[in-house]
Amino acid sequence: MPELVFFSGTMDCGKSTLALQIEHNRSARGLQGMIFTRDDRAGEGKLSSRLGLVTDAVEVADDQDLYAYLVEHLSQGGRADYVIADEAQFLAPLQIDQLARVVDELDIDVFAFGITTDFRSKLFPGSQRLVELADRVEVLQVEALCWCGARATHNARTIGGEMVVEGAQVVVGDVNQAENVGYEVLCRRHHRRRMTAATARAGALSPDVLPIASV
Ligand SMILES: Nc1ncnc2c1ncn2[C@@H]1O[C@H](COP(=O)(O)OP(=O)(O)O)[C@@H](O)[C@H]1O
Ligand SMILES: Cc1cn([C@H]2C[C@H](O)[C@@H](COP(=O)(O)O)O2)c(=O)[nH]c1=O
Repeated sequence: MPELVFFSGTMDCGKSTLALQIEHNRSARGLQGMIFTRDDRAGEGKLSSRLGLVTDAVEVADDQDLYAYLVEHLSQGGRADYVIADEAQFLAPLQIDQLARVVDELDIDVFAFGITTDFRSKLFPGSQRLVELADRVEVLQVEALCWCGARATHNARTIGGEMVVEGAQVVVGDVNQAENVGYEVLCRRHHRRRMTAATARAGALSPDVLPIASV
């Protein structure tokens, strides 16, 4: 039975790597996939992983109908044995409905990959719709870690290492970007306390918290 599967997690937990592995294993067996993405850091029409692998993909536009695109592709003699949608948090809810329709009416598996919540720990509309519609939501096995060693469950946006809680929902970027706008994955406790690795380090070094030697 074909399925709509949502592989979700924080940033930097291996979602795109898994998407590329699924693509590799299936194409190695002669299957042909349709790969969608949107706003990948590597540029337009790319699905890339931090491990260095990259593949071409269809860049999804704002009001593109993904079901109609697949139907058109198939009716022109193209093949699509499965669909991969990376950066699925950036898709519109309607486009997630179209992916569900691909599963139900075209009998094609759809594997969607994306972060669930934004830097304010609010659901992306596309991810919300995926949680509502997916046959399965899978959490990735490899844990991304907070600086404290706990499992990272939240995404923080940082400027110069300082966490910010206001701004546009979508700002394409990467982890380990200390100087400019960047991202850092944190456990809930440290996300709530707005404590990034840099602020924790600064706190530890602050004279206020150093033991005072008695004279
Ligand atoms: N130099 C490295 N050596 C080994 N693994 C790495 C290296 N750089 C990144 N990774 C792995 O790649 C993961 C990020 O993969 P990626 O697919 O880009 O994540 P996502 O799509 O979830 O943001 C990291 O969690 C880590 O496990
Ligand atoms: C938290 C958060 C992230 N983004 C952007 C930053 C990246 O371009 C992608 C996530 O990509 P990854 O492959 O999962 O690392 O999303 C954003 O626009 N807004 C946010 O709040």
